[in-house]
Amino acid sequence: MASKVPKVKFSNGYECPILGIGTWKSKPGEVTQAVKDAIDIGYRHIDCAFVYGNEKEVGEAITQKIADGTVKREDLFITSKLWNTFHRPDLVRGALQQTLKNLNLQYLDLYLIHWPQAYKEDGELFPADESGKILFSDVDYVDTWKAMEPLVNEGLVKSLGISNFNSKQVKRLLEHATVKPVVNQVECHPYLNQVRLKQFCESHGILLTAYSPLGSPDRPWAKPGDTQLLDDPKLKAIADKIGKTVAQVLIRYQIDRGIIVIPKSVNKSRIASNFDVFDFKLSAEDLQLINSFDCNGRFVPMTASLGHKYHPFENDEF
Ligand SMILES: NC(=O)C1=CN([C@@H]2O[C@H](COP(=O)(O)OP(=O)(O)OC[C@H]3O[C@@H](n4cnc5c(N)ncnc54)[C@H](OP(=O)(O)O)[C@@H]3O)[C@@H](O)[C@H]2O)C=CC1
Ligand SMILES: CC(=O)C(C)=O
Repeated sequence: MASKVPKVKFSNGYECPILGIGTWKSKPGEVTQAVKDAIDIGYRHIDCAFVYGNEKEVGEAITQKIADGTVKREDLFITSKLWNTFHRPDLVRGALQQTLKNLNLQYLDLYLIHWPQAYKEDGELFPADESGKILFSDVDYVDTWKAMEPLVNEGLVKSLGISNFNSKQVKRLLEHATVKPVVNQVECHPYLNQVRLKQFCESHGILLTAYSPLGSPDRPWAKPGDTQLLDDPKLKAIADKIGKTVAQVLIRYQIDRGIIVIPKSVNKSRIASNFDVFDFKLSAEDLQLINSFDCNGRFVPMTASLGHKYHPFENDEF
């Protein structure tokens, strides 16, 4: 079934729907229905990750919507991510194979290194010492990438990408990569608009995907009283002026900048309203105004990895 979502083209020629659905924090008991609803509504791009612990249930939705004839596999764009405990080159293939098995797929459209920093490879997804401090591994993400490259030729993944890489890490990876990354998936919204990283990545043929585009209000470490992007009165004023919701403005903000965007929801009416963004565009003035809200405001700072030599947000400007 055709979908009205526009696609962007990667540097390797593959195309990707500019709007997808996120699945972090979508509970196993609710994500199957959410993904089926999303596909019925018209979503064709699903963002997954091994560490989200729900790939099997996402896979059930995909399998059911292919079986009932709503979509074919080739209509869908499925992303997943290599978790930090599988960076060691000899672990990469097995990690992908587990993800493919979970999702009940023969191939992924896009496989990302989830974070540049590796964790100790001992089976726990968040290996920690007695005091709760995460145990790091010093595997170099370039070596991880080199182990991912053959997966493309073998037809197990169509494209490779990265996530949470800063500009210096992108540059260093490009110096060694034979298969070029097509995407850098990073946190992106008006409080962290990533203007410089976007310009840098695009100059190297890499598109951005915006994660936490609504400010991730259900992030596990949110505290009462924390700033809520969705409640920002300046965004509300823009949304009211054009007769849209703040969430729709936040999603359109990315689409109008050519950034792929993956809002998460498990609620059918919100999944539908987040998709209802193709009958308007933000004006140049509104885009400029929203750009001015940037305050280096990060909702996903990955503090558990602070001190890791490859932590992307500690030492480099962008
Ligand atoms: N690569 C990486 O390291 C990361 C990747 N991601 C990816 O990006 C996706 C999106 O980011 P995420 O952090 O989940 O946060 P989002 O910014 O997408 O926000 C999700 C939250 O917003 C709520 N919501 C969704 N739609 C609306 C709406 N229209 N009005 C009001 N509230 C709404 C959801 O609730 P409800 O479900 O009840 O509707 C949920 O609480 C993730 O799910 C994941 O796939 C995210 C973080 C890191
Ligand atoms: C949500 C996610 O992908 C994280 C925190 O790595």
